[in-house]
Amino acid sequence: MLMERFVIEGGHRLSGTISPSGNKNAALPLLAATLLTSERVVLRNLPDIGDVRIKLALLEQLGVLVERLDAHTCALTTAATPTVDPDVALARRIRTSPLLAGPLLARRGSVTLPRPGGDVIGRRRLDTHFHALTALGASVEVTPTSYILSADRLRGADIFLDEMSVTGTEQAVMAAVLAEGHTTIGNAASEPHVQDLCRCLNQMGARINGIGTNLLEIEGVTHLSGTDFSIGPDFMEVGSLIGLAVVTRSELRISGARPRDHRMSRIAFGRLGVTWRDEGEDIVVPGDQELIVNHDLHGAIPKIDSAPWPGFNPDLISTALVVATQARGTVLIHEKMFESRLFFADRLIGMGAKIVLCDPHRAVVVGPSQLYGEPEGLPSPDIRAGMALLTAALCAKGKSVIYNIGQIDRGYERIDERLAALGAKIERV
Ligand SMILES: CC(=O)N[C@H]1[C@@H](OP(=O)(O)OP(=O)(O)OC[C@H]2O[C@@H](n3ccc(=O)[nH]c3=O)[C@H](O)[C@@H]2O)O[C@H](CO)[C@@H](O)[C@@H]1O
Ligand SMILES: C=C(OP(=O)(O)O)C(=O)O
Repeated sequence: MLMERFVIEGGHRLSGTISPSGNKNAALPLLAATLLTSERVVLRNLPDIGDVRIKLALLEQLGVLVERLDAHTCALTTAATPTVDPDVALARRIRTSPLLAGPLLARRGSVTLPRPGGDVIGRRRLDTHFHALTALGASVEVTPTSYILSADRLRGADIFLDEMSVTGTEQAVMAAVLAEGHTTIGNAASEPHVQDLCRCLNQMGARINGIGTNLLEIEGVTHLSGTDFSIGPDFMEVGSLIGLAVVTRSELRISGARPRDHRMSRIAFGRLGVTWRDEGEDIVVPGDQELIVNHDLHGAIPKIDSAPWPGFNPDLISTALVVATQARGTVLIHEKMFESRLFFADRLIGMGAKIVLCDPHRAVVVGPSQLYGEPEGLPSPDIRAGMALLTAALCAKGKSVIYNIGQIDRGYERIDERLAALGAKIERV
């Protein structure tokens, strides 16, 4: 079967208004959280993307009644306790399948899960998840291909995570809300998606304090109810769109972008001379920005580096790398968290960018460079690098082909149609 590709004619400006989808990384744990109650949970603003479809299929296979109320709203009811384990083939396709562990342990006391999939962007440890579950009373057997978990009952505990893992924190929270007694989660991640999960759980009757901080206090309850929850905008998509606007010199309004989520992105992109203005809940990126790298004091080379929230999100590093190719000056891009995320720099170098990939974590970019299209084809290695290559292709002179676009579709909803509506020359073939 011939896989779909994007064919892009670069060098055209875009204009208009675009709304970000709901946050993928909130939707995926929230779908798992619906297993924590036998009542009906309505999730709104669900992005209609590959990963969400796989997660919904996994839930249906577990016996969850999934009602699709509209393209972005689902009602989920897990009336009876699931009797089967998650399907291995489906669970292997996404990063967040291990998040079924906490809820299934709470609900049925045991679960076996395969090693998950997700982006291949470096080693993706799950140790934090299992340290937390063990602290709450679960026993975990790790085999070369699976995790076998069981717990007679979960008991609250004082947990200090070994790193601020996003999904590790979500796992600990979902296991703790129904555990007996009090749980403290120190060194917790606090990204907007972690906050959304906690807020939704509180709407369901959980008692989580410290949302948005690195110290979560949870008082276990015996029962969670149904609820109706709307997922927040995807700040990673908003960051990608900001990058896309500036490198195509386009004025774009990103509506409902929730500017308060972009304070660190403003600092990081600001080092490349990027600006935007906030208008209520919208972000307006002006056209024709002159991108000049802002030196550190004494003319030192500035850096853009990733860190757990509220640091600069690693999912935006790929976009920052492309934007840096268009800014006058020298900058260091330092992806501190994942070790394979910068390898797509080779493709940008092939398109004309001046980048020295110093090691798997660091790239020095000297800009600006005229980028040229790559008609022979650019493979999309992961969600964000795929979107970054698409961004580079829209900025470049001439035609580019991007293949393996299932990666992009995993995280960005109908991105071709939505960008074409803004004037981008992009076709799915
Ligand atoms: C489904 C989902 O939500 N996926 C996101 C989630 O993945 P995920 O939850 O898998 O990522 P983690 O937060 O566990 O860790 C990401 C990487 O950063 C490293 N690390 C993490 C914390 C820390 O304090 N120091 C450190 O170096 C880890 O070792 C790992 O290599 O969070 C990542 C980090 O924001 C994002 O890129 C992913 O898009
Ligand atoms: C790494 C990402 O996704 P996942 O964790 O689902 O692989 C991402 O969203 O950039």
